[in-house]
Amino acid sequence: MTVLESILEGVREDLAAREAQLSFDVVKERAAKAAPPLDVMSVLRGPNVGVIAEVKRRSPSKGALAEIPEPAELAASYEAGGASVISVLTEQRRFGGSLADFDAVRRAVKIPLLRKDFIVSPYQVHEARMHGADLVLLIVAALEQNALVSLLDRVESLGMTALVEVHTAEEADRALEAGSSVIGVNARNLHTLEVDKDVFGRIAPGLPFETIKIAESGVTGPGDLMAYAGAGADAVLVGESLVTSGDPKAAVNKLVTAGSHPACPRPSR
Ligand SMILES: O=C(O)c1ccccc1NCC(=O)[C@H](O)[C@H](O)COP(=O)(O)O
Repeated sequence: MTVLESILEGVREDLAAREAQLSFDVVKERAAKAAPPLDVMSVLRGPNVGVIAEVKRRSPSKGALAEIPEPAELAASYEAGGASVISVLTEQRRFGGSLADFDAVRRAVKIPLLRKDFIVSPYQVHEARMHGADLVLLIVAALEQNALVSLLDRVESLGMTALVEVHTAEEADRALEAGSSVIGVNARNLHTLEVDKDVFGRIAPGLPFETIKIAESGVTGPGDLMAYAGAGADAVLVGESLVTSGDPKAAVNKLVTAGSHPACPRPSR
């Protein structure tokens, strides 16, 4: 079993437990009553290379990263440092996240929030909306094409934006065929868990110029942001280096400053 398959097995078990507690009909009703989603596209189409800052406690590749007793405080630091979007990992077993973390962050910040999880069912999409998500991650490698298309439609029908994650050129083709307008290229190989920052530069130039391109994983500082920007990134998604920095506001701000520096290559849309 691959790492992804084992993560998905746990996700499906946890999902079944939540479905048994709260019916899909109730989740849909509550999602419909949530405050409307924020306009993520205009944030991501900004003039600078944006920073999506992640609340990440642990990971399959690195184990424990940071305790994060107060995710709301961490998120407020990210916002104060100039992050464009905050990503909250809600997967519990391998990443130590939760929807309670998501709620705490939602209450603490005004900028858009990404529900970062392994989405396999429409229930999770409505659940994300019910908790105030603006953006939802869909991982191509985790979904058959029909499921990808229907989950993407579901995300958009609720007014949210889908960040569609790919690892290969073939997956990028599937993301485009499904109609994705925001594509994240993840440098972390889901089989080996190794990070190859050159993957973004191999895939992003082949995407349509109007597609929003997010470089995910492996950003350790401004140099990595600049390199990803040079290969066409509109934004970078950063977890580990921020949660282990000791000063998340300053760490985000260094990246944001680099992303708005005159020497930083700009998105060409
Ligand atoms: O981080 C992992 O080990 C991991 C393993 C398997 C699937 C996904 C994984 N990470 C999710 C992410 O995409 C990252 O949290 C995100 O891109 C931030 O990466 P980093 O800045 O390198 O923490």
